[in-house]
Amino acid sequence: MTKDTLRVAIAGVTGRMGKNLVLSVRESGYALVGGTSRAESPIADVRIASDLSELIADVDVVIDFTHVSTVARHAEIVSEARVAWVLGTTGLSAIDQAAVVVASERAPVVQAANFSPGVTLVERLARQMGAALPAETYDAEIVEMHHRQKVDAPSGTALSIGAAVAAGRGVTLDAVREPAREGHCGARSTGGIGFAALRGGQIVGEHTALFTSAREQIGLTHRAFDRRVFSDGAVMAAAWAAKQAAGLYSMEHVLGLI
Ligand SMILES: NC(=O)C1=CN([C@@H]2O[C@H](COP(=O)(O)OP(=O)(O)OC[C@H]3O[C@@H](n4cnc5c(N)ncnc54)[C@H](OP(=O)(O)O)[C@@H]3O)[C@@H](O)[C@H]2O)C=CC1
Ligand SMILES: O=C(O)C1=N[C@H](C(=O)O)C[C@H](O)C1
Repeated sequence: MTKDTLRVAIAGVTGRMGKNLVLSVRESGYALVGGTSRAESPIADVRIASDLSELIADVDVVIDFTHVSTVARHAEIVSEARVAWVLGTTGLSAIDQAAVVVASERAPVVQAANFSPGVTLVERLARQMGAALPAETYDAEIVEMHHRQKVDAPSGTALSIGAAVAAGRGVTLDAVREPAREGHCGARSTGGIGFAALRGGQIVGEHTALFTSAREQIGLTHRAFDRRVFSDGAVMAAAWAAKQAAGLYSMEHVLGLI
């Protein structure tokens, strides 16, 4: 696939990520065929479609940063057309996630809660720290901070980091996730993994995994300063995905880490 031939659609092109994706796709030299929006909000020189099905015949890859309500429909469209799908939307239900898995049987799908190379590395380190720091001694908590408009909590990245810590400890996150704390909620469990979500202003995205014992604390922090770190990562994933067979892939595959 050469730069001239990779044809890209952006689902959610009017959003915070969508606008950054337009810049990343254009800077990379790939062809931006169009994007989806519920409104007719014009973006300079971008063809707007109200449904992804209107663009799918003309593209090699869909980059999708929208809203959970679109996931099942987009899964059907990319699967039917066997077109590569780079999915960054977070807050998916188990049913949405099952639709993604079904789509990946017919189309290459790269799914990541965070397309920055730095967070991909943080997830690997979190897995190693989970394995190295005994759950009986080190309480794991993930703290995340985002802009005031974010609609899902904890962030997809926080959940991925939590899942990585759990994997390092040989358990699933579902088995050890601490319930949200409010009121007279009781003491934390030993081995539990807790989450705290802060919202305010225009924070792009900050995540810290904290491992705290009675004697010390170790923190692993990532701060995103600019959404281009996500959109450039997603465009890299798009170029990679368009060359793959059907399957469900992560940013670790794209970066050649697995
Ligand atoms: N994986 C990653 O690296 C990252 C993931 N994200 C995730 O990407 C998603 C989008 O984030 P962001 O760009 O900040 O969000 P915005 O709210 O700024 O944009 C959402 C986009 O989705 C479209 N959309 C379609 N259907 C809906 C709907 N029912 N409700 C709301 N919007 C809809 C909107 O278009 P319109 O209103 O014109 O129809 C808009 O273009 C989120 O899930 C976020 O968590 C964000 C950053 C990085
Ligand atoms: O909504 C956002 O902004 C972000 N969402 C992703 C998430 O939920 O982890 C990634 C990033 O932190 C920004």
